[in-house]
Amino acid sequence: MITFLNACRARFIEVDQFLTISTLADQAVCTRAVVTSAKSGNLKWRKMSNEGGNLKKATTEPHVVKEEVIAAGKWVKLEKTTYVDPSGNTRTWETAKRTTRQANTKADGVGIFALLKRTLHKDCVVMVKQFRPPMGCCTLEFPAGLIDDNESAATAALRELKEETGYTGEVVGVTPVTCLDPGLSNCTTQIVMVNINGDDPENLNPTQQLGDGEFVDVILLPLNEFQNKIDELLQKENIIVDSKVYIYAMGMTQAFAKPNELPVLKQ
Ligand SMILES: Nc1nc(=O)[nH]c2c1ncn2[C@H]1C[C@H](O)[C@@H](COP(=O)(O)OP(=O)(O)O)O1
Repeated sequence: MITFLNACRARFIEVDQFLTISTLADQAVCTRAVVTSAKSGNLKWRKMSNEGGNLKKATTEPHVVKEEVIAAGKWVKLEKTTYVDPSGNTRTWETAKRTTRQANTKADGVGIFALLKRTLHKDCVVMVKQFRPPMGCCTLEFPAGLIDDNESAATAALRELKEETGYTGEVVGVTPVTCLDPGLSNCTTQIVMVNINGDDPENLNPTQQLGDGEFVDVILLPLNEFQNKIDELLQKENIIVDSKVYIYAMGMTQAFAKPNELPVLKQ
């Protein structure tokens, strides 16, 4: 097995759905094994480490030891995170964090999947386009924003939707806390699903309530052509689409077209 693994230069490979093996540089090192009980469908984890080529149970759960602030601004800070890896080695990581995280809220922010339903119109996903300074260009995103102190994800979503798009909606679902860019930052979001009754008088002339420095364009994209319409926009304009948005669009296409095949994308 180890000889076979030595031939594999991949850092992470899966063997027979039983073993997950990583190789480091030239030396194959079994870092952990995943044992699946096909009958029960239960997933059991066994931490393994190799010492002298033999698999042994690792003694350490990976964990953070220390977090030191290297630099801090009003909104963002940079920390040096000291942690112990699964094989027991102490390492460091450069971590970006928001300074605004509330102790009593589950996620930093919300993203809003808002579906506008109107008589005699196609159902449309409500999207926003805005200049994002870190990107140096405009992005196409779901409406989004930070969760205020003592605010639920659902309340934050309805507030942000109203502010950024002018629409009033009804929450139909909230996702678990999800991470956004875990190799860089601890930022988390919950996606909130919102239905908007576009025939309701309060939604006939939606008026944004933007704060100072906020400039947001609202873009309505028909749900049944979501990916195509995004692709058209990307071709026309110098914008970057949020990965959550694009993967959702690809999922929609795949679900409707060929559920068992990955979508082939034009470059
Ligand atoms: N990283 C940030 N740098 C800033 O200079 N200002 C920032 C950052 N993140 C948020 N903000 C400011 C901008 C707004 O005035 C408030 C609230 O932002 P919110 O609308 O909730 O979230 P976004 O839509 O993601 O900006 O915070």
